[in-house]
Amino acid sequence: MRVKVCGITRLEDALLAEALGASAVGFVLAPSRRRVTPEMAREIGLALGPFVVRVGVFVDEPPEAVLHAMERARLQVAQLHGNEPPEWALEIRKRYPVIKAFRLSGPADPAWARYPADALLLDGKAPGSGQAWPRDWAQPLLDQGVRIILAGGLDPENVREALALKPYGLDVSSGVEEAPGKKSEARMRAFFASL
Ligand SMILES: O=C(O)c1ccccc1NCC(=O)[C@H](O)[C@H](O)COP(=O)(O)O
Repeated sequence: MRVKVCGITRLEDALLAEALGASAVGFVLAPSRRRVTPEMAREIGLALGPFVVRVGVFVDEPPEAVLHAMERARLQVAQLHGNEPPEWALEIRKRYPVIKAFRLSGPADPAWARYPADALLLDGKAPGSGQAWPRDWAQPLLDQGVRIILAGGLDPENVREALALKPYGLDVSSGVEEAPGKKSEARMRAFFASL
């Protein structure tokens, strides 16, 4: 299963994610307890091998700002985690693949499948808070064959329930942390062992 470990702020956590088989690591470049500068993301990303995708997480930043930060940080995929209009995603997609995140407060809207993105990430209402949601809320999008990344409250104890839905990928942050922005080696190992 493809897994993105998000909210990386420390080199050792990125290297552990890579060693455990993560497909991607995420850097939050938006107001957050896990916020990093483009320079920090760049330095950590440069230490990783070529098979780990570096994702930048943005909230309501206009395309020019996203593109500028992506270049400074040498990131490879942009994750849009706010209320970005489709036109912004189209602009960013001229240069980088886009993951569009939607925050669920009920079942997913089937119309989201038309958003111009390379994959859709379904999250809880408060990103990075460990808030889970009923996984069957993803069904209206899973039924359409769209690439769906499940996020929100995943942890070593509940990850198998998410896996059963056969998503394109999983995204985990606080469920493998000892404190915001600091991953727990034990919980990271337990998470990947549960896949
Ligand atoms: O993680 C944050 O602090 C954050 C802040 C603002 C926008 C997005 C953020 N995180 C994005 C992610 O992809 C998280 O991994 C996702 O929300 C899941 O988090 P969690 O429920 O803690 O696993």
